[in-house]
Amino acid sequence: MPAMKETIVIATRESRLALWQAEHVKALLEHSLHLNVELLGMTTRGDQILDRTLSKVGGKGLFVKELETALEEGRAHLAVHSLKDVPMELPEGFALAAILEREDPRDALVSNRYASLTELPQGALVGTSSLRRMAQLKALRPDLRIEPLRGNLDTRLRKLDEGGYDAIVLAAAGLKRLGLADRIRSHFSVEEMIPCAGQGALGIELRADAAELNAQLATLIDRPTWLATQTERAVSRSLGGSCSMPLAAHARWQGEQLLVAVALGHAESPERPLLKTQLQAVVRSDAEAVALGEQAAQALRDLGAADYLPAA
Ligand SMILES: NCc1[nH]cc(CCC(=O)O)c1CC(=O)O
Repeated sequence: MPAMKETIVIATRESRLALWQAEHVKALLEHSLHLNVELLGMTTRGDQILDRTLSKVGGKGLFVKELETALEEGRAHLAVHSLKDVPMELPEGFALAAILEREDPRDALVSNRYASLTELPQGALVGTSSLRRMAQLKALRPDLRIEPLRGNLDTRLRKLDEGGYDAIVLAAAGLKRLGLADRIRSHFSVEEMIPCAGQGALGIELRADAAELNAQLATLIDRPTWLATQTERAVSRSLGGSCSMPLAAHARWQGEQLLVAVALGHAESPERPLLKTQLQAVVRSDAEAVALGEQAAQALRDLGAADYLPAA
């Protein structure tokens, strides 16, 4: 008789997107690694606080902390996250075991009236709570009025449909995962609206001491996505790494070179010009990926980033 296989428990938030992502990883672990997998749904502080801009209430870490507590207490073995919601420095004792192949990293315009950014009339009202999207929208179209928009994807779409906004901006990946791609009226190119670090990628977190599971999950790593997101996350980490910053960092492959595009807006003074630049280098290792990210952060500092960053 074969020994009873241990069941691997995945802790997940209970939004439709989080559940889709957890189910996706569950299926992958069942099919590729032949594991038994169950989901443990949890409500996080980030899900409860819907009335304030996230950056004002402690940042994206709010979405992952409760899941990490479940890992710590042994109630779950893995947590699945949108990589962009994972803080740049994981707390002591946790690790990212795998990063999966990236979905579409772009931002998307959703509107019931207008097909693209250029079609939006003068002074149109656009909904987003992301400081990164606000800063880049303001740079593209200084006339737009930008209003906060929070909540999970369905809530944001409902607020648009109720007539609260002329258009909203969301990550294409989330819409596609939920079968809502038909709501996308146009995609921003990654040059005009640089995505945030990790956008479109899924990360699987575990306890750093779970060596066997870590080794199994390592086989699922998508190497091109892993290296690109190492670069992106190094930019963010190097500049202080919090989501209270309007920081964009996106790396994409051009042959064996990674091209990293970065932008930084001023959180308090949106009229200050967006700092924006790009760099590229051959990247073959984690160390080279991180070095490229740090160079991109330095390039932003050379453009005056210190003035834009919150005082230490
Ligand atoms: N901040 C919330 C969040 N976290 C991940 C996604 C979308 C999926 C992804 O980028 O992987 C979204 C929604 C959005 O930004 O529109």
